[in-house]
Amino acid sequence: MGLFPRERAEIAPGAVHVPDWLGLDEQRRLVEACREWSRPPAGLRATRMPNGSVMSVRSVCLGWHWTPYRYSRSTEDGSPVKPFPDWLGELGRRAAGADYRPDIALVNYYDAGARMGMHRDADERSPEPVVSLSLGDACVFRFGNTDDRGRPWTDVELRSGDLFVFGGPSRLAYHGVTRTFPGTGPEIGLRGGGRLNITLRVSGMD
Ligand SMILES: O=C(O)CCC(=O)C(=O)O
Ligand SMILES: [Fe+2]
Repeated sequence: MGLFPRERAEIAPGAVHVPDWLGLDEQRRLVEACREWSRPPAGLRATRMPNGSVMSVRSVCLGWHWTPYRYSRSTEDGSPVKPFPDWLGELGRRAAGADYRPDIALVNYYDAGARMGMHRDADERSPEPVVSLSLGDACVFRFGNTDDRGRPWTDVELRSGDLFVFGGPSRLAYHGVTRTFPGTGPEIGLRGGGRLNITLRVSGMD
């Protein structure tokens, strides 16, 4: 933490940034879990977009596997998606309230050059919020509007341990990661550096 404490802020209606929400030990536990989830089968891989390009972020899914633009129970190579663990649901309830029942986790790994373009999380069939946890290097998280990829937007610096929840009128807002700040993460076992982001979501499917 720096000289000036960072404060909880409502970035848009229904979108809240909570700095330093996770303690260092919790961050380490999550990094270790991400390492396990990253292993094949159904491990970390780069997602290929319909236009043939490959995302710079590498990701692994729990519960439901996301490929643009739908969810399924198996990965591109036919491996069953890893289960969504109960303890992660508990963490989600701590973030978003006692009734929250996430059944999807998307884990994204950003190396120094990775970015994520402006998009909406619109493939879930539930209006329940998205819970986002950040680990490792800080980044610029661009939180936009629900109409299009352009302005207005707010750039928020997300650091290791920060929570960001977007729901309600902001559930379908465009957002993205314009850059990371290599080498800024704390000692939480993220070997080789980089940034991890975990989003929890409710699929609305069974
Ligand atoms: O990395 C982040 O902070 C955002 C990730 C994201 O928007 C997503 O996984 O859909
Ligand atoms: Fe997203």
